[in-house]
Amino acid sequence: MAKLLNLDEEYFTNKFADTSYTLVGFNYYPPCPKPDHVFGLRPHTDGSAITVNFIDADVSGLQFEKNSTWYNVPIVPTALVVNIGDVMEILSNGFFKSLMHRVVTNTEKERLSLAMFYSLDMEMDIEPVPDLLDDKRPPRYKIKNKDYIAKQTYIFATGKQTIDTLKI
Ligand SMILES: O=C(O)CCC(=O)C(=O)O
Ligand SMILES: [Fe+2]
Repeated sequence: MAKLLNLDEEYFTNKFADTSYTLVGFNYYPPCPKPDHVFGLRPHTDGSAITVNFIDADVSGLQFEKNSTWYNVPIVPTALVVNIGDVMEILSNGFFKSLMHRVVTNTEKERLSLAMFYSLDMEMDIEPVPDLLDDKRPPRYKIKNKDYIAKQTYIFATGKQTIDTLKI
């Protein structure tokens, strides 16, 4: 990803090196009699730089959005699903887009997933990489990581997208 932005190959691995913040979430989705009315997880983007998902081997449910259409993420045994989150969108000043995704429920079967959210040190500012900015490409977002995480929890509950509230 750093190479795609013409940055040093190690740029992100160095930035996330010693003090990065990683959150692990286990998701359990019980069977639901009304999948047309109830999401397992409503549409959202992740508050991470990248998320690594280990999805259920038997029950699908994860979907992502592209051009206003929802697509199923296929189950590929033992494969990890990696998606971009808001922090990478901010660092790249919008070059990479965080992925809108959701989980739908199943009438018959329960489903499990494990998500690892990789992000920056809590005390760091989340702001675009300076080398990516110039007069034509001004910074589009800025916030301290711990303020972002606090904000995200609150905003998720309101149904809005956190990244939309950070735009300069
Ligand atoms: O259950 C899944 O497959 C995805 C979970 C997810 O999107 C999340 O925990 O943010
Ligand atoms: Fe997610």
